[in-house]
Amino acid sequence: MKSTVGILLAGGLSRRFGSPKAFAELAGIPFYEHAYKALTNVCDHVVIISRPELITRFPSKYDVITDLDWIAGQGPLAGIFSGMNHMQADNYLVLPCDMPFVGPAETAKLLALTEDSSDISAVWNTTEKIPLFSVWDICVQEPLQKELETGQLRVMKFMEKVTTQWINSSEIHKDQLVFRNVNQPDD
Ligand SMILES: Nc1nc2c(ncn2[C@@H]2O[C@H](COP(=O)(O)OP(=O)(O)OP(=O)(O)O)[C@@H](O)[C@H]2O)c(=O)[nH]1
Repeated sequence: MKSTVGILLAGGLSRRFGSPKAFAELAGIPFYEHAYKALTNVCDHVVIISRPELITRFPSKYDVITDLDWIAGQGPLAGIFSGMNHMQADNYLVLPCDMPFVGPAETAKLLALTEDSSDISAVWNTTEKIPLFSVWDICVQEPLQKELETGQLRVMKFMEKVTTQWINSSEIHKDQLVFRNVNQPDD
């Protein structure tokens, strides 16, 4: 049985949203808690990767870290690599804090659909690719480090360089609204 660590991305600046998205609420529950719940059922451990000024806002029961110094604040790839570096696992289930409608059933489905032969398995729907709701095999840690060392920070560009499996979102949930990404307060 493979070990899976959940990487909860919560280190963005939330410029478009106007306040840290991790602590925005849906049905009275902070976004990060929705994401944590979606990950914790299917992962052996979950790590939250956030910003230095935010980490004290998370309850102490959570494992909260910041990006590694040399890539701090450099985007989601930096957060994913920092999470991989924090804890060894066979693969990593990545979920951003701004997809609060994704629940445990969806993360379980994504893991079940992940092919062993792929380096990254991510979700797409008819209008867009959703690279951050994805499973990353430990084998990408080294190429990802090299990528970050060159200053290449774009997630999609990295995904094109490795073997990426694209899973149709309708195989995970029929309602596309589940995959909504909250960027603005009125999203
Ligand atoms: N750990 C970490 N996470 C990040 C970083 N940048 C973005 N994220 C996370 O990646 C996900 C997608 O981020 P975006 O929506 O593209 O960026 P954002 O900073 O949250 O929002 P904007 O400032 O409006 O672009 C969110 O869960 C962010 O919290 C970073 O530098 N480090």
